[in-house]
Amino acid sequence: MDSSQGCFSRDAEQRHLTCLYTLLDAAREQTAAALREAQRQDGGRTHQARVEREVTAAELARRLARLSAVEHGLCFGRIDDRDGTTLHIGRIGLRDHDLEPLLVDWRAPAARPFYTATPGSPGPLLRRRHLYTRLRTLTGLDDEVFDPDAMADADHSTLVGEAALLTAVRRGRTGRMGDIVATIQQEQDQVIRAGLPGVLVVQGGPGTGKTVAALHRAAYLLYMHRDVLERRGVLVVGPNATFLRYIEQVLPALGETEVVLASVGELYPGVRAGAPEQPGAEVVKGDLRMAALLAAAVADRQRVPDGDLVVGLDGAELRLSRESCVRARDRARAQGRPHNAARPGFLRALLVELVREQAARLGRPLDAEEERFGPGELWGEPAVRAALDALWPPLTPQRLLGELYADPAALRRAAARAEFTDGEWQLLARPPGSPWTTADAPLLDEAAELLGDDGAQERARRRAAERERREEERYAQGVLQVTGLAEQGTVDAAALADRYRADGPAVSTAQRAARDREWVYGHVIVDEAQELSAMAWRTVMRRVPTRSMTVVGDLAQTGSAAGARSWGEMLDRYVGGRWREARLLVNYRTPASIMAVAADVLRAVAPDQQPPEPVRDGGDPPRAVRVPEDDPGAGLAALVREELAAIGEGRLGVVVSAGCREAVHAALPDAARGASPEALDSPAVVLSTAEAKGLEFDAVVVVDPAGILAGSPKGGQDLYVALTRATRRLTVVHPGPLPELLGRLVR
Ligand SMILES: Nc1ncnc2c1ncn2[C@@H]1O[C@H](COP(=O)(O)OP(=O)(O)OP(=O)(O)O)[C@@H](O)[C@H]1O
Repeated sequence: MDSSQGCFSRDAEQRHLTCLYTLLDAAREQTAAALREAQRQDGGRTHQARVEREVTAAELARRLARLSAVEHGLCFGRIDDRDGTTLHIGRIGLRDHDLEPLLVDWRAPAARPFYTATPGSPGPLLRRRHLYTRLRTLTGLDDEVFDPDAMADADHSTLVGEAALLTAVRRGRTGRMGDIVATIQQEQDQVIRAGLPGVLVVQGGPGTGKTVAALHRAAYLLYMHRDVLERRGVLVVGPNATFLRYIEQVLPALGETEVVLASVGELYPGVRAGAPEQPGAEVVKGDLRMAALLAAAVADRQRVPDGDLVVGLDGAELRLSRESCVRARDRARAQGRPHNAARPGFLRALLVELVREQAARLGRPLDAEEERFGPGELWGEPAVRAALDALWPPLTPQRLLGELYADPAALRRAAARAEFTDGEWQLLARPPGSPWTTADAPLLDEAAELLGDDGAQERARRRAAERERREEERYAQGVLQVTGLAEQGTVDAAALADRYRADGPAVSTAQRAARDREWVYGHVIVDEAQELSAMAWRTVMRRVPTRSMTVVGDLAQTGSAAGARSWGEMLDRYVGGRWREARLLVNYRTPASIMAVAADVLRAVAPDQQPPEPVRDGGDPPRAVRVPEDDPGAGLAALVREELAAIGEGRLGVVVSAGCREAVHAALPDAARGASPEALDSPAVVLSTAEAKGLEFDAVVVVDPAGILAGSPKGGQDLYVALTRATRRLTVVHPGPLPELLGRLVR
């Protein structure tokens, strides 16, 4: 309904909008000027002063980024109370020169009725208005007038701002998720504004807005609890890099820049794990028994010689009894410290013994000098070092795990202590130097806990950073000389070096957090959480000892055999049943006709799970197209062209079984491939069911449903995921007969 009634006519709304943009421009100009000033100062010569200047500049840059991100749709709504109060709702809050609020941030408590009023339960509202804008111009209004007298026979729809919602959900897709601040629904609002402490599980079917609500929750929590969360940051864990790319623009659009997005494969800093996994290995690697296996593998690296320890030195022989070695090892283990942290104690004990032994062999007592300096001197001998390192080597997680996978005998010993069967541990074996898979990342993290640090790694990192910094300053000094700027003295080499650094010093919370394995986040959001293995949960839980978490997922979509069958199975171990669950029941993505097909599949494979209720009627009837069994790519290029023409500017996804992937790539040489995040920019992309998880497309072509069903123990769930990616059109291409559970499709 387009209205021009009320104290704010269309013209008046446009004037208000213009006024808000003027305030926004002024705020941007002020911030930009302050930033220029901060960058102009060289920050002084001390490191401390330079860091302070960087921090100020980074904060101003973030503020400027926030102000830039709200340009589109700055103000999108207005609420009128029965007491005559009027508030405009927008992406940020703005006040005029008398500090009167002219725009209320969507996250502020005052904005809440905009998201909760329904015709049957309007609360204090007389009217809710949605404002549509293009650039800075008002293009339309949509009013819902709540009549308290008519409440008894009011429409009991639970949708909030139905017309605006339907306009939003029918929009063509761009390959990137957008924000929904203008049309958040009541059940989503409850999730977004739930309190910070504790674990909130958000369970909902495909397209119910779990991801988008979780991201709005991150923005809301940062707004309401900025003091805690700005320092500690928020971590969002997603299923893969493509998905993270798909959602990365939502938070900047919400004005938030202090969030770390990471897939499980990126949770161990410094490693980007994502290589293909050996079939079956994912389940073994995700099993909690892996913690015991790794502990056993570490203990196995703390050795004693079979007989006496003998080291040749300067033509002579140093000798230490096996008993002394056993005593030193047991004492070092008894400290209960991680392997690398306990190593110096072990080494020192052996070195002292070796010095004593040496003196005894010479038939004289140790003097004080020898007692004090002897161990250090011996440690300087390469032969001694090599002998002791072999007993208790310094280990990195990468070395421990890589060497373990490549050593079947060591694997067998460790696996036996953790009660794995031969069939299980043999799935872990692989050649040295193999790339890391996603399921390895939690194991590297576990290994890092067991190994700890003897301080040497941190010292080495600091030395490397200092070397790099000196190198940059030398280079900058050269540049200053060549350009003649050195004489003008407007900028010094240290300041110039800072500007050269590709990613700048790690001054933001997000940057520091992402680089630090032991960083403790203020809140963690796990999306597609049903896919996480028990070992991945251990890693995630380490990042958030306060257990302030939002866990978002759908048990009906679990594709990983190592994933969750119930939330309690994964969470009770950490919070002892103290997690609360919110359910999202409405599907905003998939039209009813497509959802009916997907619901048939769900009924067949997981009858205990409920499909969500689609908010959109109709849609083009989904169809099935048969192709020859021996040529699954036949006619696919023409079909994809036809579908692309039907959706215009939108995006198309081809979701394919593993068996047909090659044939589909050959048939569609121009389509992007799902494994790369850039693929989302392409009009058409070919994906596996795992890669398609969490994404959506205007048109979806599912190739080889029978192959998807048979492709894994969770094939039914995978097919359900594939069918529910479409926002407008669905075509199922089947080589051979159509599986019975898809009988509803038009052939
Ligand atoms: N209140 C809303 N207003 C407008 N669009 C919405 C709303 N809620 C959800 N959507 C849209 O519906 C689509 C599905 O949302 P989202 O991807 O968050 O669902 P999901 O529950 O995570 O789905 P899946 O389980 O399939 O990954 C997105 O395009 C999202 O923008």
